[in-house]
Amino acid sequence: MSTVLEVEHLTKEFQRDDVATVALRDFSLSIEEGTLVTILGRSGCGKSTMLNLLSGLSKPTSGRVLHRGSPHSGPTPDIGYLTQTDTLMPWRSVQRNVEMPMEIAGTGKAEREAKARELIATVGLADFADSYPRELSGGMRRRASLARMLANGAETILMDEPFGALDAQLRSELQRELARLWSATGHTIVFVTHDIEEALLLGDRVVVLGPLGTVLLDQEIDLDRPRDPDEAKVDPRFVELHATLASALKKGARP
Ligand SMILES: Nc1ncnc2c1ncn2[C@@H]1O[C@H](COP(=O)(O)OP(=O)(O)OP(=O)(O)O)[C@@H](O)[C@H]1O
Repeated sequence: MSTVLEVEHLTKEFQRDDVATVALRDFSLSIEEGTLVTILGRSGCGKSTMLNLLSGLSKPTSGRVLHRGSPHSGPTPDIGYLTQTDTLMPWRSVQRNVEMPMEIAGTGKAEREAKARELIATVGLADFADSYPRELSGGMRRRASLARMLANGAETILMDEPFGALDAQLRSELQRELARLWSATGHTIVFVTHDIEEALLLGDRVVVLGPLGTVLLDQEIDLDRPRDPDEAKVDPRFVELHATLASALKKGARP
């Protein structure tokens, strides 16, 4: 298995009015091709900072990120990034928003219209393809953003708590859909969450982060797929892994 992203001794410091805030300190991680890695950590431990660095959007204070063996020189279309903030174009319908990455890539009209329709149906928005972002609920906008990110065709995908604001039912549907897409495409996914159950239902590896991005635990998840939330929760191995992750998170919270 080859390494897609190699993070070497990353430190990120933010400077504001002569005050320096360290968000990540000496953080290292390897992401192997085709894996679905969930990064689990409490609020403020540096997860978004880490994804910004992995995407190439932000530059480290020290250390480096290698993407397929070469140092990152900035954002690349090979890496899709679903950030926490909504970046849909308000003047474009859902259909035209999802077509946008394909337009930029020069994909023909008929092909991009069909592909966008398919992706919109995948995220359950088929009836809202002609709606504008302002006409959608927050959860629907998240789903449209997800479809647009998938339209990019990137083989490496970074996701920052993408389902956090959704109701439990929808969240569970999209988790299942994402796991299915991942199995079908062999993409590499780095998925950030603060929810232990979500980390376990999705990941084949969970990396638990503590303050300043300290790796508290790097755990392989040997649960069968597909993982149905109701069945998984009564599986003794799921319960055991849940306790292991919860204990690692708690350890990280101690001063
Ligand atoms: N632009 C910035 N300027 C100053 N400090 C920042 C900046 N971005 C992040 N930080 C600080 O860095 C630390 C890590 O923030 P980050 O957003 O990466 O955490 P997180 O784990 O993603 O949190 P959450 O789960 O709440 O999104 C926090 O202390 C935050 O206040």
